[in-house]
Amino acid sequence: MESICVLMPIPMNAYLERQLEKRFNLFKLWTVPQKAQFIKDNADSVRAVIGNATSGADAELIDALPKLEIVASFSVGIDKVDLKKCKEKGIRVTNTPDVLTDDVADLAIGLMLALLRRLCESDRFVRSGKWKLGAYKLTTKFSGKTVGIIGLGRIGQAVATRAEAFDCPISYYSRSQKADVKRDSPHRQPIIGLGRIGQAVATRAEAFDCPISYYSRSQKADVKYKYYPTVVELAANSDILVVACALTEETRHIVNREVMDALGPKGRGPHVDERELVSALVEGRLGGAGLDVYENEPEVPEELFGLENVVLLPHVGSGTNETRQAMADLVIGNLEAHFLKKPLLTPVF
Ligand SMILES: O=CC(=O)O
Repeated sequence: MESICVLMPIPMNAYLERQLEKRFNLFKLWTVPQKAQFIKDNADSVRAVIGNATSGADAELIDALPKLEIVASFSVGIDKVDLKKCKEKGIRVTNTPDVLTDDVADLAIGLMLALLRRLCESDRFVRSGKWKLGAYKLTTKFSGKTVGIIGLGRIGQAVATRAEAFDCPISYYSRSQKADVKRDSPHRQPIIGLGRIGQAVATRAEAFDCPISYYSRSQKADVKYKYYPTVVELAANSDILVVACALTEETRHIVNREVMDALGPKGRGPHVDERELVSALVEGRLGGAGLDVYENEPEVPEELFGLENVVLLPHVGSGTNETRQAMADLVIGNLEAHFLKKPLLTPVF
């Protein structure tokens, strides 16, 4: 396969690059000074493009590469790939679902805790020496808060399982109601020989799939999540709103002004419509926001920088060594399968 030309437009991951270079003729576009000319010169040889959450394959790139057979995205989101054009031209598309679900759900819980318990602000409080002048202010409890999830797919369900361990009632919105949604985590068992706090910690750790050493008999009955047929109703009945759906034309700005107002000043959650989010936060109509994804990355609205009720992460939901390696292996596996004419491992189509 060494002769097969694969185009990577931007740097993504060193391990992925090494593995691609071992198997294919990898073109690292960012290292080339004359990019447009390079694409022109190699238009008849590039057969695969590697995408990610930042860079995909738009109509212009697809049209410029007549021999393109597959776009393999190093991400679960494929909103940067012109899917319609790929379909028209018979170009295969793959992504990296499942392997990143745990990390993204872990981070969603991390954002909720960081926001409500003001972890980042508390850290700044200690570092700045302000603690010496007095105790830090009280924050907001997370356990037991109502969590509303937009999109109960793999990631949404993983967030739900974790939030359940914090005794948060879960509700969700999706295009259609799911039949019998049940928690699918391992049986939750009471802890023997640990005190109340130890039990609470163990329950939470269990929801992150961490093995717990002490447990016994009784088993929690399956729990059904409450379904709301609109995002506004979900928001109106939630303390925290989690956006866990794919970005599509249908879901762009799904969290709009009406939804933010329904969530209200006690509500905290990630967003989609950034301009509305900034106004809602600045005007105090929304209690806070924990963000990992932005409309125009890496640009982040600067009005957010001065707000303490906001936690800002640089799109790192799947950003652990373990998961990025698993994602890279999946990209390679998909490319190999395609060029060996075997079934794709994780096809979008
Ligand atoms: O945003 C990250 C991804 O789509 O994997």
